[in-house]
Amino acid sequence: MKPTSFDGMTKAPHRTAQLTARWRWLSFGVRAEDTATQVRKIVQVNAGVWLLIGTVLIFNALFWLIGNEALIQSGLWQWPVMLAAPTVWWLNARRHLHAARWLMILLAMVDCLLAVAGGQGTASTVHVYFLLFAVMTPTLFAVEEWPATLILVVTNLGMFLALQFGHWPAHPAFALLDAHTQAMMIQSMVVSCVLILILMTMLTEIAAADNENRLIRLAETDPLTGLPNRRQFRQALEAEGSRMAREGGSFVLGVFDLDHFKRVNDEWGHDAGDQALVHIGHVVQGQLRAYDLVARTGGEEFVLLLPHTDLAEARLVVERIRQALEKDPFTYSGQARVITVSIGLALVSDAATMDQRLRQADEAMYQAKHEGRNRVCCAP
Ligand SMILES: Nc1nc2c(ncn2[C@@H]2O[C@H](COP(=O)(O)OP(=O)(O)OP(=O)(O)O)[C@@H](O)[C@H]2O)c(=O)[nH]1
Repeated sequence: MKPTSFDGMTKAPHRTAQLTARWRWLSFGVRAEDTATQVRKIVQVNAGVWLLIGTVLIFNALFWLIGNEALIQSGLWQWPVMLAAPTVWWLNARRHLHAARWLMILLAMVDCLLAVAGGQGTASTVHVYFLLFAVMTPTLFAVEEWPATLILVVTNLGMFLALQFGHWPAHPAFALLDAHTQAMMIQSMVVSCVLILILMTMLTEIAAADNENRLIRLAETDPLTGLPNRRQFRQALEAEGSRMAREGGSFVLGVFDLDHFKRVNDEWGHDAGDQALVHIGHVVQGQLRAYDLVARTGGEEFVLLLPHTDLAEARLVVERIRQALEKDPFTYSGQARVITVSIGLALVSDAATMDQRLRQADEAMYQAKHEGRNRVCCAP
């Protein structure tokens, strides 16, 4: 079996930067301090504007192709709303999020009414869009904004029912359309509503998955170094243990601790100490194979998980780490200082003894400290 790769799980990219990269055209107004739900709703409202503009443009093109006066007129009546729609982006960008949501829905409703009044009447069933708006409203507003949701859902349902049962006559030119084109118009209204609903649902799902991944990353990452934390290390250890129980072989656990780290803090300050920890994490990670794991489990204590490895191979890996640290001094405010580490290793060949071997790797690390630091010791 291919070893698990931990690559890519060790960085904690800034959330807004991540979002902006993915939703460049949908993230107007998103800020780093927003909650996951807020971000999703802002993105949805921004996407709603794109859909409104896109739908009006596509239908206008279709109406001109068909060349019917009633349809062309109803399409033209929608232009002012389409041109006003970017105001929603502007409101979001100015952080008037509540107003932006309201405007988005109201513009969509006015747009639909204009399509009805501008020539289609209820003959094309364009008023089915009011059902779509009723369904979408609860996803745009936060739970605590339920009065707005209630008002808009009831209004949109009411509009649909009123038009469905009240009937609004179409422009006389609509009757000139042959039966086939009239049927196509009705179908295209329903299909476009369903497509928009699918797109909005997918967007919601993608945003929810992004949020979930971000929360998992936060829960499993050390905020200072961006390395996996104790929780992720435990999960990887359990996974490696059960793999070994199934397939045999062995793996190696390592524990390492910075030498005389207190001096860095005392002489250069705590901030320098923090930067030193980041530096060490970076250098160590640069020496590991894709499927090895380094985690920060305590203040200045790190652990290594080296899958599919025996002690001889592990010694080579950690010796490489030790030498890399010697060659790459930590620099702070123009001063350089070599920071070394003491490393303890323990071979695990029986999954049942994993925790005991981890303790023994820790003891081996203390032995390395007692023997003079900047060295590797192996548990018997
Ligand atoms: N800057 C910073 N310092 C930390 C952090 N966690 C632990 N420390 C410091 O790490 C130092 C550990 O000191 P000691 O336990 O005496 O160990 P040491 O000086 O590294 O000496 P040996 O381990 O015996 O080589 C203390 O000064 C802690 O304040 C952290 O997150 N940031």
